[in-house]
Amino acid sequence: MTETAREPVLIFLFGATGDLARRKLYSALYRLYTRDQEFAVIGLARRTHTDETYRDLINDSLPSEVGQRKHFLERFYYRRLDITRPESFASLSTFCEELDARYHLHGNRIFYLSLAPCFFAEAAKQLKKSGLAETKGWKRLVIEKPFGHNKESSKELNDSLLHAFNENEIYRIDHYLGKEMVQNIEVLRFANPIFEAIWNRRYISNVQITLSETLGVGDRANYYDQTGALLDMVQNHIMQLLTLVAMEPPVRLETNDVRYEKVKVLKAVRPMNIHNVTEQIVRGQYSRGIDANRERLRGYLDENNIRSDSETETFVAAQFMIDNYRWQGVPFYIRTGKRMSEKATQIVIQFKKLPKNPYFHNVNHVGPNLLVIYISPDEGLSLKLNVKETGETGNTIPISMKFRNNALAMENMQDAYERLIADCIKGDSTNFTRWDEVAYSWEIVDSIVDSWKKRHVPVDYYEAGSMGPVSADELLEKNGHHWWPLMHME
Ligand SMILES: NC(=O)C1=CN([C@@H]2O[C@H](COP(=O)(O)OP(=O)(O)OC[C@H]3O[C@@H](n4cnc5c(N)ncnc54)[C@H](OP(=O)(O)O)[C@@H]3O)[C@@H](O)[C@H]2O)C=CC1
Ligand SMILES: O=C1O[C@H](COP(=O)(O)O)[C@@H](O)[C@H](O)[C@H]1O
Repeated sequence: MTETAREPVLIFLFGATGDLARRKLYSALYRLYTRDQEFAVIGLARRTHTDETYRDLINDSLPSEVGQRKHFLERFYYRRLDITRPESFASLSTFCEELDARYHLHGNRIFYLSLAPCFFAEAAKQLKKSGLAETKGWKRLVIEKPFGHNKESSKELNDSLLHAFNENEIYRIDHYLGKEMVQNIEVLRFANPIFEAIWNRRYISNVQITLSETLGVGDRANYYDQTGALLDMVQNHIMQLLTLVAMEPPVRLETNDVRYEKVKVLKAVRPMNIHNVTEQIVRGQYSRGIDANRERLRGYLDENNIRSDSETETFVAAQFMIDNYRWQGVPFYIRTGKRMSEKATQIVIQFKKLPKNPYFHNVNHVGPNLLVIYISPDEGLSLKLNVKETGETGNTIPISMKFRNNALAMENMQDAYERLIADCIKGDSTNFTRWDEVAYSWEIVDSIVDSWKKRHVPVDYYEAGSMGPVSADELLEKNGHHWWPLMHME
């Protein structure tokens, strides 16, 4: 990962009026602008906008405290474009050359596809056909998730992208890889000899990865009901977190060395089959419930635009096993869901217990050491240890050693999308997923989907505002484990 300069660039933002652009991308671009990144943006979508009304839309999506808006907004231009109408691409050539010259962008281009996945292949095809992907500078394609809906479709998509872009020009974005504490996992593991030595089956009992959300499907019902939690969160974000926790140290911190190690983990994840799928995976769907403020919450089937007989899972809990020397016998438990009691992303590494030691008076109080990686909303680490209670009780008490990332200078904090767009501008694709990572993680997920279909696995209901169905607890209890309650830095 060599640090290279961030050159000026023209960004073609497909899906400029969409939810992701408004909620995440404009504020990420604003922060890049405040860090002296030179760019201009052509926003593209079907609905009618002038440059002015488009800038109003961007302005409305920026947080209220943002200053210096005028000069920032002036870099944004809007053009109507319908992916299904190739002629709309042709008219962009002259305009982008004009912007190249006006802002001295050297022909560098990023094509950011913030579009429904059904348009990815066609967009890439039209970029090539129209000549927009031919440029005197560099070109990069940022492609949102989901990348296909199974291995076969993802391969077809990948093949079609490769007609217009080389693998090293394709940036498959997974915004979790841009999160500060996700990027910290490698450093924590490989820069600390104490962890390096014990990060294996001899000392680790189990790993628990939780990505819980309080939101329901919101206005993404059409997408979500066809997708479900397994494809929406497990195939990408959770598999990426699992690989970072489990991978071997890369030989160098070069892009392909890191990706190579991640692929090895994915290859070693034991696939599911009709025999183990019900033992190792739980699918859930939220029913009515109440939130933390005792407000009533709708069930999934009562949500707008959801089929009343939908069997789509809004929750998944699973036990993955990694068949390599380091991790043999260590369960990696994962869970993710909508409408859970709390929004949190955290990883708990539970270390093995000591053998019984009569030397301690109160041996029952000796809990396992836990390393907690807080990814969001808290950012930090805690290490739970056992110490002697002050005084003469002879008791052992748990304490927590903490590092809180949020406490560091806020002006240095970057958001995931900002960090990843900056990486893309620098040409650093380490924190984007390579094609073989995507393919292997689809293999794992395909094995689950196929087994669910063959066994007709129904959803287990959980109350909205809870931490998932009872079956998710039973999944761990079978192994003598339990989910650690979500922890907080306070
Ligand atoms: N929203 C989120 O939180 C996240 C989204 N993503 C991914 O980001 C991508 C975008 O998602 P999101 O913003 O939510 O989707 P939206 O449906 O909100 O936005 C889609 C955008 O595409 C445009 N569009 C639709 N049809 C066409 C067409 N035929 N030609 C050109 N433009 C078109 C729409 O504008 P118009 O109607 O004017 O054409 C709109 O700007 C998806 O791949 C999604 O999976 C990933 C992570 C999180
Ligand atoms: O990719 C997605 O992620 C979000 C959750 O992201 P986070 O950064 O807020 O944790 C999820 O809501 C969405 O369904 C999914 O598509």
